[in-house]
Amino acid sequence: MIFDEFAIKSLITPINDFPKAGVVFRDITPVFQSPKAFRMVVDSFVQRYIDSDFTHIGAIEARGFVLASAVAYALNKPLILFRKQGKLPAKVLTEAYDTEYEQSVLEVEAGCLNAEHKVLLMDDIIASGGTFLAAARLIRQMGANIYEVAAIVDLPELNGSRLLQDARIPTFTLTAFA
Ligand SMILES: O=P(O)(O)OC[C@H]1O[C@H](OP(=O)(O)OP(=O)(O)O)[C@H](O)[C@@H]1O
Ligand SMILES: Nc1ncnc2[nH]cnc12
Repeated sequence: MIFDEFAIKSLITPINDFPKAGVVFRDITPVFQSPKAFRMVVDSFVQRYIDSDFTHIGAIEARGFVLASAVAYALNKPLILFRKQGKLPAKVLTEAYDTEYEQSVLEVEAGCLNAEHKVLLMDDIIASGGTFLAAARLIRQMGANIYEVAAIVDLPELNGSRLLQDARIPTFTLTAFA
């Protein structure tokens, strides 16, 4: 399978001033709506990680769930959900964070990971990096390790991938909008 970056980028439409003025929203939804594109994206991650030794896949609500669950299924890995506040019934760990356009709070089940675990963390997009960094803090609170963070799209102008690099978190994306 060859990853057709141009085809995937053409599907990701820019929407100005959503969800608030000044934001150019890169809507990933058409990729999920196209079986061919979604398969190409999922297969690219599966190819990259087929022989990797991480123990878990972490999925970030909501768009990250779609991607990470398909990859976890294909690679037969346990899937850990990082959810917005108030959704998980278990005892949770909590981290507040800022994204490009809002403030939010991420939670994960307390004790679901430990120092023997290595997590591939997945989401659809890296913008300011606030979301991935919050999930990384939750993983580290449990003493677990981060194998890599992975997304379909990087928006390098928003500096998130740079902040992740500065935090020594390996980062991989299939494409970028400069
Ligand atoms: O790098 P950042 O600036 O943190 O932004 C990236 C995050 O923003 C979006 O989530 P959002 O919570 O807006 O929406 P979703 O629940 O639809 O995924 C996106 O899915 C990432 O999780
Ligand atoms: N510009 C953007 N497009 C899509 N998702 C985002 N999440 C944060 N910033 C975003």
